[in-house]
Amino acid sequence: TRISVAGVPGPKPSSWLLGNMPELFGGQVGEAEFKWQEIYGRLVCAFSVALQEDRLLLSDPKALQYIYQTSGYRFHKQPERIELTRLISGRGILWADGNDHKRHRKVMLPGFSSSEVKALLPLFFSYAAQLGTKWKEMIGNTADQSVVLDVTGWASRATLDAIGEAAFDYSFGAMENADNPVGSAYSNVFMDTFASPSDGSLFALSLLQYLPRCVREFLVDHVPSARLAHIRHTAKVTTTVARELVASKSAALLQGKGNRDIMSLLVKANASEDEKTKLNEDELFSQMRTIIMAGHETTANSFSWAILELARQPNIQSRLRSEIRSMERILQASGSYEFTTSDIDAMPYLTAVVKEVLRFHPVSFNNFRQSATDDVLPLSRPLTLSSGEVVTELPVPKGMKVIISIAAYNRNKDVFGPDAHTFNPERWLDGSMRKPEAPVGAYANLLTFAGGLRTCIGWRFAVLELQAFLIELVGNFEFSLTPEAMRIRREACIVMAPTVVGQRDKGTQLPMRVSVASREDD
Ligand code: HEM
Repeated sequence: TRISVAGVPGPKPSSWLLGNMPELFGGQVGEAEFKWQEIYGRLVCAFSVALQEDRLLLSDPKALQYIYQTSGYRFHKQPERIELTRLISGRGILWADGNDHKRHRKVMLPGFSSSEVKALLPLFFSYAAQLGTKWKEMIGNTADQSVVLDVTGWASRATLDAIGEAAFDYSFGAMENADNPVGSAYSNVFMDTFASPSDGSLFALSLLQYLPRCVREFLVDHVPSARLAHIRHTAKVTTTVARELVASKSAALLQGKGNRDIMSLLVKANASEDEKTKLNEDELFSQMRTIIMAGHETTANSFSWAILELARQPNIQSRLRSEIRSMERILQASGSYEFTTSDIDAMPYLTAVVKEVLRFHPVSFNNFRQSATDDVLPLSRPLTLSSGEVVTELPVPKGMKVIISIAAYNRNKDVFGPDAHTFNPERWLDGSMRKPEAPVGAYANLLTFAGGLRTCIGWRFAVLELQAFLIELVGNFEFSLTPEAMRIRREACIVMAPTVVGQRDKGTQLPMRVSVASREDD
């Protein structure tokens, strides 16, 4: 039987077999969502998928607050999508639902508290500085004292090493060796697996929901598939590294008392006798894989989008650099050379740029959920159904699948203003923004880190790492566009990554011209 929300406005299916899926999943991030929401209603619309089944596309703050927070776990993750999550990071926190999810979260939360994350600031600066040293060497070897380099590739190596040391006190060696096993296993894995899905793979993914879980798992793990080969290899490599790390460190960590670093928390949970906080061995390795993946691809891509926007608007880049340098001078005058989190909090323009990057380019751009029971979604704005009836609540049947568009939520003109589709850090400083009626997000009223019970556990980590990388690298380098960087696509491959139009075979890349920023004006 088809599950339907007949009457909710939305685009006509473009194909009987695939509905609107090719348009939604084949374009750049946000392309279809922004268009549909402009035409059919900015916050809620319906579209169709395989075999004409309805889906809701949501960015309504009240509905999302209900789904993420008020409903508890009544809007769980979709079964076919959960298989992809299992493939990426195993049966860890991103995969688990209900009480299992509570248990995973309880184990990990202490490692991501404000004080734990603040203590990582020197580590973030040290990896950003290592990146800067490499870039200076490359620039020094050129005749015109500038170099074109792939910002995403370099950022990914630096953030991989940073998460290795921060979470596991372990060096993946990515900065020194581009061919290190974990970095190589991750390189372009999301592009190879998820970018530009063929009609066949979209259809196959939709059919997975009709199969029993054991059959779904078997197919995802074993069906011959060129698309899945890379991600299966990545799973093997990262599980092996996780296993080796646990074998070499757990005895010492178990003896350490009171440690709140992530590796100690996980190892202790594995040894725990308490069912409410125990992780079995498979969950332990999955959790480590989740942290490695979520902890580096996301921030590396966010940093890349920041650099692209700063190169597109050199006035914003110069203003940010001026703020960084004047804070450096204040620190030097007081005899200090290291930024603290209070110094960073006292940098309004940096904060505005970071918020705007996270708003405009949310690297995790949509979430997939499904109602476990018949339910009613509250709405922020009245919705006119095709019958002409106007509703302020939307009944949804059991099993209704929704796509939460994080990208569209962050472009809500009611909240961010009429220029929500423009990159403009000024909006965070001039007091022009309104609060959403029902705040959902953990940071700056953005949905970038999702919300409610499943808010990104690493959001403080991500924001601070991004700030440190921008201070160190924008403070010291000037970034300008190359001809390729003028043709960047927001590639939709689970994590939104930059690719160059016409060079998709090269995978994710952000080729930028980089030179040492002059200090003459200081
Ligand atoms: C800009 C960077 C980041 C963005 C945009 C981001 C975004 C998100 C989003 C949207 C979710 C919800 C996913 C879902 O429910 O399906 C999530 C969950 C998660 N993130 Fe992040 N993330 C970022 C950085 C990080 C970092 C640095 C870490 C760890 C060091 C991390 C660890 C996690 C974990 C463990 C979860 C699962 C939380 C749960 O299900 O309870 N993330 N993230």
